[in-house]
Amino acid sequence: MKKINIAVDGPAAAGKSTIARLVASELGMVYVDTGAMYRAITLAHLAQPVLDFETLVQKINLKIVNDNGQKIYLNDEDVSERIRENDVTLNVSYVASQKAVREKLVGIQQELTAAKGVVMDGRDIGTQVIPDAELKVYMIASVTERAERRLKDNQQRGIEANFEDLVKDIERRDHLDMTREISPLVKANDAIEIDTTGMTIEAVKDKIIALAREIIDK
Ligand SMILES: Nc1ncnc2c1ncn2[C@@H]1O[C@H](COP(=O)(O)OP(=O)(O)O)[C@@H](O)[C@H]1O
Ligand SMILES: Nc1ccn([C@@H]2O[C@H](COP(=O)(O)OP(=O)(O)O)[C@@H](O)[C@H]2O)c(=O)n1
Repeated sequence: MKKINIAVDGPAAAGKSTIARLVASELGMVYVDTGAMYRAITLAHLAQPVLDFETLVQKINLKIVNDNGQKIYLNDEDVSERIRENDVTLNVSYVASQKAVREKLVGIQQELTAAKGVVMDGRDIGTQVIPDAELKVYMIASVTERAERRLKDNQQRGIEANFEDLVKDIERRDHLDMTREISPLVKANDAIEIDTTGMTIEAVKDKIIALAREIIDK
């Protein structure tokens, strides 16, 4: 069986992590959520805002444990839940636009994908991190559907949220991510776009599994 990498990119709350985790589990691959890494560095920045980003990324210790899902540790503390809170979400696109931050994380992500067998989701995976990925998916959905999905997510996590603020945050973050200077969010030329608006999780997962199997079984 051929060993492949799958890159999943797209705007905020399109369902990338949910689908990438399920696809990895079904295909016996490793799942990596790169957004969590940018969120963890944002948390470190909020704790020490005076540090320049180059110093900050040298000082911190980031550990990712992948085991059907992902846990992320910042200086040995499990921050997997903490990084979903609003203060991190509000600042993450700014932190992710910093050169020192991107260089550090893209390096880690390329090490993780070097041996293949990884489903990785983010914003620049198909364009920068694994441009030679065997399968690239660009996942989108309407802003209102994405805000509704994130509202449910946040309610389940006990994070305060309302629909209007979520629409605004998603639009603001998408704009920042798509217009930043370094590695902006853009669909790779060879990515397959899937509009998940109105689709069930199962249907999106099955579609990607079918695309992956075509490549694996070739
Ligand atoms: N068709 C669908 N595809 C993906 N996620 C969906 C779908 N329908 C509902 N959801 C829900 O939407 C949310 C998407 O969040 P997430 O996977 O974190 O998105 P992203 O990683 O793109 O930010 C999850 O709570 C998921 O259960
Ligand atoms: N590969 C990546 C992944 C995330 N990011 C940044 O990290 C932020 C959070 O990513 P995420 O995947 O957790 O975002 P959600 O859509 O899940 O809220 C994004 O808005 C981007 O600013 C990035 O720049 N590059």
